[in-house]
Amino acid sequence: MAAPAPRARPGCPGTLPPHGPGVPPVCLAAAPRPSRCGLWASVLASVCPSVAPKPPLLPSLAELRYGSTVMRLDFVWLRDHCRSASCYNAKTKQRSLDTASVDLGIQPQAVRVDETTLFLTWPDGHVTRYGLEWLARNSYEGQKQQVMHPRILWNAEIYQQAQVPSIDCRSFLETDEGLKEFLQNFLLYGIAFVENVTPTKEDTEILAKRISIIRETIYGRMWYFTSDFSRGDTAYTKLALDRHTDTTYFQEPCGIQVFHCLKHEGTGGRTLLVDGFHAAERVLRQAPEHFELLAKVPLKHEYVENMGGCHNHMIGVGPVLNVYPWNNELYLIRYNNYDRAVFNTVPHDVVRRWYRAHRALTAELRRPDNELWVKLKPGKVLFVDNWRVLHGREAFTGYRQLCGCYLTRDDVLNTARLLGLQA
Ligand SMILES: C[N+](C)(C)CCCC[C@H](N)C(=O)O
Ligand SMILES: O=C(O)CCC(=O)C(=O)O
Ligand SMILES: [Fe+2]
Repeated sequence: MAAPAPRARPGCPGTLPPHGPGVPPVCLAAAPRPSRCGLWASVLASVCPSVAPKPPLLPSLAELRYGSTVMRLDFVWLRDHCRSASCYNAKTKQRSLDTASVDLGIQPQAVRVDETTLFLTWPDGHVTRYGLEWLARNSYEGQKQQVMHPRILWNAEIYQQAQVPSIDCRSFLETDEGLKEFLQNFLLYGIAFVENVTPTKEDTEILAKRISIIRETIYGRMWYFTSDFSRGDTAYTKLALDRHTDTTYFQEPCGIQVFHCLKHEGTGGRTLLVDGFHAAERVLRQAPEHFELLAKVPLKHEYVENMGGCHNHMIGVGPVLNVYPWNNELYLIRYNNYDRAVFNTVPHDVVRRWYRAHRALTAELRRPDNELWVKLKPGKVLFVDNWRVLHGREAFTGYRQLCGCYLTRDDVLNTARLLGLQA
């Protein structure tokens, strides 16, 4: 996944003199025109010789350096990203240009660059100006250097040392500052607490609605459970549950899980939390081939329930580790050994390698120093990023009542962005 090394292009036609500090030339690069393999022709050439590109005919991109970023900007991409009033609505950030009407062989008639801006004049006379800073941030090369979601990966010690405060319920409900602080903690660590909440299902629902839309599932909207075996799942028992993420058997696992323990008269029942991304990053550092396999091999998870009036059959497909391909950044871990279905998505020679990789990840997830144990108490509500942090529980005795819900992830992130956070 390494970036093509920026190469100097001596004598490149159309090269302009350097502009300002750190803004050397733009040039029309003599790269192959789109072929059957499109933009990937030159990449594919090394693996599929039958589609090796013909020698370059006409330049199809501009090469631009801004600061330390060398960008290769395809002309169709540049035309498509014209931010002029006739092509783009800056208010709604919606495109008005019809991309399908852009000639795929388009080239600018004139190119000019000053210290801050690139100007292109297209064959029909339309002029597009691009802020160089905007290009550096929005180009592929720029994106590769950024993370989408800033996070602090943790083990038990890192989390405890950080002394992340719980947010008071009133401040969470009544002030933007309280809500923002809560969301910032949640985005950075994948878990966050609200305290001094009235221990009822109704009050828990009010908290949930403050940051998102409740995701109704087969378990209901607000769920509420004791160890009464009312459903097919082991959650409805007193047994210990090993670390896992929930709803792995949905095509899109639930984004956030809210837990509120309303009552517990008995022993045990502590909650286990493990940062799945921290564990996965350690696998990446120790054995990148394991990480890659876990990110590539799709798996099925399944939930079959036939109990009382509940009849459900859910299947979700996806790899254990989900990463953005351009920067390898993790965004979702799907890990539930209880609900993992028959493994039949890869041939036998990959199967053993996958088990080794899965074992390496499991070993990391099970390291005692990665385990954060908390006892949920009435009044303290826990929000867990179910795309990142695994949860489990210790076996317990006595009467224990838990309520909570799932939240739609897009809407949590929406709230965070509206408060000015990067999410
Ligand atoms: C939270 N609530 C009790 C409603 C559901 C529990 C679902 C548990 C299931 N094994 C899973 O991991 O998805
Ligand atoms: O009982 C608990 O503390 C958690 C059970 C569980 O994993 C769940 O409800 O998703
Ligand atoms: Fe769970």
